[in-house]
Amino acid sequence: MSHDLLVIGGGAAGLAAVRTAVARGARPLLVTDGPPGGDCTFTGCVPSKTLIEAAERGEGFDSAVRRMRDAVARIAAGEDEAALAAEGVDVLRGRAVFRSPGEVEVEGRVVSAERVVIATGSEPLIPPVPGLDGLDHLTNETVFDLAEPPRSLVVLGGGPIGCELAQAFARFGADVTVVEAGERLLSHEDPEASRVVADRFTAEGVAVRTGAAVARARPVPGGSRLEFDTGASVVADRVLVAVGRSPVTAGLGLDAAGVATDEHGAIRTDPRMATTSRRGSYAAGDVTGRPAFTHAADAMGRIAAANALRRGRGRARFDDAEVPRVTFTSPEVAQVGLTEAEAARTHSDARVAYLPMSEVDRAVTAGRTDGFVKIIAVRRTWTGNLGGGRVLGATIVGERAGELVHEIALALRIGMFTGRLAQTMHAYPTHAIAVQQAAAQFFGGYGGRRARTVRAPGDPDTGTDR
Ligand SMILES: Cc1cc2nc3c(=O)[nH]c(=O)nc-3n(C[C@H](O)[C@H](O)[C@H](O)COP(=O)(O)OP(=O)(O)OC[C@H]3O[C@@H](n4cnc5c(N)ncnc54)[C@H](O)[C@@H]3O)c2cc1C
Ligand SMILES: NC(=O)c1ccc[n+]([C@@H]2O[C@H](COP(=O)([O-])OP(=O)(O)OC[C@H]3O[C@@H](n4cnc5c(N)ncnc54)[C@H](O)[C@@H]3O)[C@@H](O)[C@H]2O)c1
Repeated sequence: MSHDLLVIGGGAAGLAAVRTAVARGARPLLVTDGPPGGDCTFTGCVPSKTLIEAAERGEGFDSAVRRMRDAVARIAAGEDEAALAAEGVDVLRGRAVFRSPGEVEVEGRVVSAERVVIATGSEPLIPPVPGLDGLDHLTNETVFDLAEPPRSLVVLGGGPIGCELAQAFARFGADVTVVEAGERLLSHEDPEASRVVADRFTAEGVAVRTGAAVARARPVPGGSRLEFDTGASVVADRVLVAVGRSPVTAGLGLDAAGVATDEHGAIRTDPRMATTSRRGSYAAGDVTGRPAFTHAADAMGRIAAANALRRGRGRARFDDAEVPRVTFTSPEVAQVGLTEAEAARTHSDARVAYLPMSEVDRAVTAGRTDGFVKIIAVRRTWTGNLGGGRVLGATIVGERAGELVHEIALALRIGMFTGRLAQTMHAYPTHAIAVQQAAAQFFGGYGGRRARTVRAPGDPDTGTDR
């Protein structure tokens, strides 16, 4: 049977691409060498969020693992080959290798493809630390297979994967140390967000070593030792490597396909998700080096398929700036649009409203007051700060921050003024009312706080917000 669209990779991006094709009346073929669902379902979001939630509730590891396997199985069943066949998607299991721009070989069988979406995802990056290869280290591909929590665990990397799993394993009783090369945990986030998470880690007994360069790794009886360039070292039963991701492009035959990659091996794409090198070839998801999140992969997959199937030039575009992100530590760290530091660089007259969770009644009643809301807004060219200024972004740290941030995502998308947020009645006492209270600071103040001009880290505090 001939197909209108060939999609390589059955993760979030590939699934979104084939489903979009079907919705448009096209016949897609999905080629994937792993089970449909990819990283998110089997070795990423689903198992990690199930473990995190179980650990937060104080469940034991055995019961958490049972719950995790059940969650993975239930979600996988909605996207497996049988489910996809029922939706009108043909699936071919096997590894795809391009032979020429219009030809892909899958386990000896050649498939012709005028229009292709490459969605081969990413894999864990293993840093070039001498001796690390000789350790039986864990990554996201193996950590969810553990039958019991290690007694002690060193997590290499204090990004989202490292922070989420460090806290979960500590709550399951492991003695956890996070080793981060940079100056702070969650280095992409607002520095105060990093401080709040580091303080909570310390309070929960998770050791945090920042600015730590591992010079060497060695096996020791019963575990592993990481030696720092300072001469200090840390020993643990297991080491979890979580220092970032590499796009999966090696062995795919991209040269034969005429598709170009950047210096990190990611496929170069324009905002329409077209590869910048080969007409008819699109890419989506982690393999593009764009924001590595399931919702972003899903959006990219939909856009790539829609544009690939259009006659002429497709118009749908992906905007990296609109991608919200949530790190599911407790407290959660949520971000959309610009951080204060980014706004200080690009819009020096922008203002920021800051509200600590200790002034939000629901956080007080819940007894969890660490965190804050920051909303950033900028004046309009002609109307200035009338209406409170246009929303540029927000950082929210706290319980349920990952839910609250979507109100700001919507505000950003439609170019909303902060006045609309402040005027929208929010039910009391919710966590979400924090957004309304913070937005009110753009109008002469609220609860004694006023929005102030944004500052880059290190800028003097002008003290205008109190
Ligand atoms: C521990 C962890 C937790 C995470 N938590 C979150 C979270 O909470 N929220 C969030 O939004 N994101 C999270 N992410 C990120 C998210 O999982 C990824 O961004 C997302 O899964 C990327 O989807 P993808 O389709 O691009 O790639 P993948 O899911 O990696 O899918 C790629 C697919 O391509 C197939 N493939 C590769 N090469 C070939 C080939 N040559 N031929 C055929 N098939 C091939 C593979 O088998 C795979 O199935 C997490 C990631 C990790 C590791
Ligand atoms: N909740 C979520 O949405 C979620 C959760 C997990 C992962 N993800 C996605 O997966 C991506 C990858 O996550 P990640 O945490 O692996 O990567 P990351 O790149 O976000 O963070 C890796 C951290 O490791 C540090 N590092 C690098 N080399 C090091 C070394 N040799 N020693 C010590 N530290 C070192 C970096 O400074 C950085 O802080 C994320 O950026 C995100 O897009 C999302």
